[in-house]
Amino acid sequence: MIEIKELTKTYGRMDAVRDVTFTAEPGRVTGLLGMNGSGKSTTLRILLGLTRATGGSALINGKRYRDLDRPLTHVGAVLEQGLSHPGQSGYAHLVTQSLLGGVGRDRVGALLEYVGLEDAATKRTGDYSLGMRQRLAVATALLGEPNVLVLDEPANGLDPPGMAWLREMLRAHADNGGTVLISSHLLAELEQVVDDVVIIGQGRILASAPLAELSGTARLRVRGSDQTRLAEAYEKAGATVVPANDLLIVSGLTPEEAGDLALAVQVAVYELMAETQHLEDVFLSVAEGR
Ligand SMILES: Nc1ncnc2c1ncn2[C@@H]1O[C@H](COP(=O)(O)OP(=O)(O)OP(=O)(O)O)[C@@H](O)[C@H]1O
Repeated sequence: MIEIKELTKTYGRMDAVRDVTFTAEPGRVTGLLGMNGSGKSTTLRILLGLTRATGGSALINGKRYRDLDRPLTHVGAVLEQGLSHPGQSGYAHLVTQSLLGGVGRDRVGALLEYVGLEDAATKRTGDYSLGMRQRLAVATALLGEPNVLVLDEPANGLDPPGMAWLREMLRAHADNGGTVLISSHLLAELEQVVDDVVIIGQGRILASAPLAELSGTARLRVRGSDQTRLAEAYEKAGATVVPANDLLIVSGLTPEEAGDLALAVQVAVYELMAETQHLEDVFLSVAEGR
């Protein structure tokens, strides 16, 4: 569980983040979205004890990072810059990190396999591609079997199979009861994995809600055998109906309600489409609306 409360960080007279409050719950993947310079990295760096807050709190499993006993067993982090020594092999890097973190090195082999680096285990990390470095960073984050994962732009440099692998890994972690907080500007990618969305702009929270709630079913497009009868039935049920060519644009009904009402007035439905908003649209409308 991650709890960020009234977090503020000022640099001189500039607010990098101001009164940021949100939680990332166990069993869910929470996406932190924001444009460049909106305060995502600052929030994550404070959470991970790398930057000191000016005010407020950022807690992992109820504690500040620096108060955690063996932090690697609570939280694993993937930050923007990889932190491996270029002359070290992936295997040596993971062994070093497990020793530094006070966690057993017995998982190193299995983790290299899990992230798909078993064939590159003895290769210098300096010769790794960006995607391989990201995979190594994920393996490092998982060393202490933490229940909380924090990832800052982890999809950078990953190819499509790498992205799919990352999504599956994050989903599995959350489905096993873990907490995942991931920042990204790759909205289409994020949309496929997040349950909850936190949108940050100029250091302030602009929106925070489950993805399903934010993207909601905005409108339905319906075509039936008798549009007039259908429109009357929908309006009687409290919906707003606007005819557009051979379609009815309907707001205020679920697809199930629209189908059931059509059945009740004996109108055959030829087309019924729910228009959901993509995360990108949600993000733009929230970011521009303030
Ligand atoms: N050490 C620092 N000194 C001064 N200003 C800083 C420092 N770190 C961050 N900032 C400023 O704080 C604001 C938020 O930066 P932050 O890196 O958190 O944004 P971000 O959302 O992570 O951006 P990006 O997507 O580009 O990584 C920016 O205006 C940035 O210039």
